Amino acid sequence: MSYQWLTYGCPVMDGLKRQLGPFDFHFDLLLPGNTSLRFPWEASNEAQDVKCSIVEAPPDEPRKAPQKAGYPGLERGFLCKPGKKGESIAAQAQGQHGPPAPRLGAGARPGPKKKKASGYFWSTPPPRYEFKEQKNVQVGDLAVAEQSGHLHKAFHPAQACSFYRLPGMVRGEIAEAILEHCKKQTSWFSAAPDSVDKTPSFEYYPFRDGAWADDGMRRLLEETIELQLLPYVRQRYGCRFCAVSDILVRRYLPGERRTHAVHFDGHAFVTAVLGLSNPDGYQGGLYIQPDADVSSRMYFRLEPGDLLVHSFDLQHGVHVWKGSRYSLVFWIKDSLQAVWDRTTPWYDSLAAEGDPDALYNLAQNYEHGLFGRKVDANKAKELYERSAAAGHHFAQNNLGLLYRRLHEGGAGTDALQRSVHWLKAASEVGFAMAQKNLALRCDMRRHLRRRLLLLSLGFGSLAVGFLQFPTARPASRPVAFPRREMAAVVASFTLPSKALAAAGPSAEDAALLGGAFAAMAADPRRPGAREELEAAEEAFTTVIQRFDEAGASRQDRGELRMARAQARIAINDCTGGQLPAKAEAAVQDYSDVVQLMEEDGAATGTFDYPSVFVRRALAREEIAYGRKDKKQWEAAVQDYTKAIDTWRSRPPSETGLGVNPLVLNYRGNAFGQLGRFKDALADYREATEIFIKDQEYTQAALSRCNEALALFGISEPIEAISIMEDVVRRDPSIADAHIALAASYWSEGDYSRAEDEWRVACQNTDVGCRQYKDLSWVENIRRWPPQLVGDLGRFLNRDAKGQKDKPA
Ligand SMILES: O=C(O)CCC(=O)C(=O)O
Ligand SMILES: [Fe+2]
Repeated sequence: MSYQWLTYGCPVMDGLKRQLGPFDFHFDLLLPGNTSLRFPWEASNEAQDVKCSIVEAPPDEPRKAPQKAGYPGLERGFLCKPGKKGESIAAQAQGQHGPPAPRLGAGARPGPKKKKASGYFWSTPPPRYEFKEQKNVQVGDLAVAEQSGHLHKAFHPAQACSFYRLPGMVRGEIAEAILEHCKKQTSWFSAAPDSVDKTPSFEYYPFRDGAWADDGMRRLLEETIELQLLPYVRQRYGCRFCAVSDILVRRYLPGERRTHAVHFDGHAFVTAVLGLSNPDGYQGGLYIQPDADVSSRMYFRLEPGDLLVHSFDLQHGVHVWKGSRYSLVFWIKDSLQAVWDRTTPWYDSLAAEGDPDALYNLAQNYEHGLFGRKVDANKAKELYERSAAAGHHFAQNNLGLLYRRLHEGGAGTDALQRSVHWLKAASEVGFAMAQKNLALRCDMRRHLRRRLLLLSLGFGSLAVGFLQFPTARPASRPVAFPRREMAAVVASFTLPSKALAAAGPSAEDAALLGGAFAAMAADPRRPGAREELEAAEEAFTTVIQRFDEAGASRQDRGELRMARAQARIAINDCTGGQLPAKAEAAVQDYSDVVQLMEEDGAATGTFDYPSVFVRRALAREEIAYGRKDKKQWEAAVQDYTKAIDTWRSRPPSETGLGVNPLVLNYRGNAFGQLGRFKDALADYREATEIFIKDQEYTQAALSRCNEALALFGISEPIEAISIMEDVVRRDPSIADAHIALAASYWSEGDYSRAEDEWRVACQNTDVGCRQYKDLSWVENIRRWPPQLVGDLGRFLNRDAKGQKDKPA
C-alpha cells in the first residue's frame, strides 16, 4: 500500500463539496458567495455597504416565488447582513445619472482583441462588444434600428451565431417604470437555487409557462410584447407562431449573487433581454463568450430600453463586478403548443442535421428528462458524442461526467478512460467547468487537483505557485500575489480529511473542526474575522490535545497542527503582521509536523514533506518582519533550501514537477534581505527558466524583474536596465519594471524617458504607481536594493525641488 501523507481522497472531496454546499460545487469563475474571491479589477468593499435585500413580504403582496425557508445560503453569510425589516432594495444606490452612453462602435473601451496575453483575464476586465452593423427594420408599425453581431464558432464553421441589439426599442419612461416596479417586488425575488449554477437566483417570474402572475407588470409590458417584441422575433427568426413562455426579472446587487455562469438558454428558441438599469451604475453585465476560454468574454452595453436578442446557440453569462443591475428576460418558444407543453420541439430537426448546439441541448434534455423527454442515458450519450466529436466543449464536459457516472455505476475502466478523455478535451481548450470537473476526479493527485481548480477559477497564471504548497504568502513579496483573494481558496483545500473520517473523533470534535475550518475558509476581511480565527485556533488546540492523548495516528496529529499553524498565520495577517508571536507559534507547529513525519519515516518521501518546510519558511518571514529579526531570514533560507534540495534529490517522475520556481523566487528574496544578491540572482535565473519551460510567461517576467533588481544590488545597472527593458517589451503590465526604469533613466539624465515610464506605470499597469511613492515601502516591502531606491527618491523629488536634484 502506498503511504500518503495529508493526501486528499474521495471522502475529502465529499467534504469539500459539503462545505461548499448547497451550491452543488458548480462554480463558474468565482465561488458563489465567496466575497473574498475577486479579480483585481473588481470592487472589493461593496458588500460591506449593503443592507439586506431579501425582506419579508408585506401581508398583501401577491403570489410569492417559491423560497425555501431558512435557505442555508442565508445562514452561511452568502447574502448581505440582514437589514432592517421592510427596508426596500430601492434604497440602494443605482447611480442613474451618468453621461449618455456611447452607441454603435463608439465605446470608450477598446474593441475586442483577438489574442490576449496570458494572465489577461486575471488582470484586466474583459472588453465590451461593439456592434459594427446597423440597419433600420420595419416590423408592422414598428420601425427600429437593429444592430447585428456574428460569432464564428470553432465547432460550427459553416454557420455563424448571430445576435441583435435594438437600441431604445422600449421607450425610456416605460423601461424606468418597469424598473421601479421590479424594485418594489422585493418579496418575489427567490433565493431558491438557480437552474444553471445552483446558487440563489434572485429572480422572479411575472409571467410563467404562458400565464401572467403579476398584473402590474402585465399592464406595463403587454402592449410592447404584442406590438413590438413578438412581431420582431417572428420576422427575424422566421417563426410565425413564436410565443413567449416566460418572463423573468433578474437582479444583481452587491452582497448577492452577481454572476451567472456561462451557459446556453437551452429551453428557449429565442431569448430577449431588456436592459433596465443605467449601465453607468454598474460594471460588467451580460456577456458573450465565443470560445471555451473566459478570456474571450465581451460585455454588452445595454441602456434602459435596449433589447438584446439571441438564440439557443449563443454562449453567454452575466458577471456584474460593481454596482447594481436589473434585467428583464423573455424566453420565447417556437409555438404556443410548446409553451403549454413545456417542450423544445425545434431541436429534433436541427439535431438530425448535426447542429452541435442542438445536439448538446437535446442531449441534456434526455439526460435529465427535461422538457417532455423521458430520461434516456443512451440517447443522451449518443447525442453528446456527436456534439462532443464536433468540438462542443459543453457537450464534452457533460459527456465526461456522464461516463464518470457510468463508471461509478460499474461500467468498467473503459468508461473512466472515456470520462477523462472528454474532460481533458474540454479542459485543454480552456473550459473552466471541465477543468474543475477533471480536478475533482477522486484519483487526481492533490497538486494537480489544486492547479486545475485554480485554473478553473480563472487563476491560471497563479496556479503554478500552488503546485507544491498551499500557503498564502505575505503581501510583501516582490512577485505580486492577490494574497487575500487566494486565502479563501487555499483554506478551502485544507479540510479535515482523515481526522474527521477516523474512528476517533467525537461529535464534539467534529463540530469544533467543522467550525474552525469554516472560519478559515471565510473572507479574512469580514468584520469579526480575527475573533473567529482565534476561536478556530483554540478549537484546533482542544482537538489536538484530545487526539494526542488518544494516541491518534501521526498523520492526523500532523494534519491538525498544519491547520492550526495556518489559523495562527491568518490571525497575524488579520492584524497586518502585528502579532509575530502567532507566527512563532506556527513555526513551532510546523516543526512538530516535521518531527512527526520524520518519526514516521515513510512520510518524508511524500509530496507534502518539502511543503512543510516552505510553510515554515514563510512563517519565519512573518517573524522577520514583525520582530525586525534578521536571523529569521537565515532560518528561512535554510528551510527553503531543505525544500529545494528535497525536490532536487527526487526523481522527476515522482511528482512530475521538480523544483517549484516560486520557492526559488522566495529564497532569492530571502537572500536579498541578507544582502546576498549573487545567490539571489542564481535563484531568480533558475526560476525564470522553469517558468519559461512551463509557459508561465507572466511569472517568468516577474522573476526576471527580480533578477534585474538583484543586478542593481550587485551594481550591474547596465545589465539590469537591459533586462527591465526586455521585460516591459514582453509584458508591459508590470509596474515594477516601468518604475525601476523610470528611476534608472532619471539617474542617467534621460528625463523624458523616465517620465514616459512613470506615466505608463501609473496608467497602464497591474498595480499602478501609487504605492511606489512611499519609499520605505519600496525599500522594505518591495525590497529594492538601496541604490535603486535612492534613484527613485530623486526621481520622485523632481517636482518638489525642480531640476535642482537632477544628477549633473
Ligand atoms: O440577466 C441577464 O442579462 C441574462 C440572464 C440570463 O442569461 C438568463 O437568465 O439565462
Ligand atoms: Fe441566459
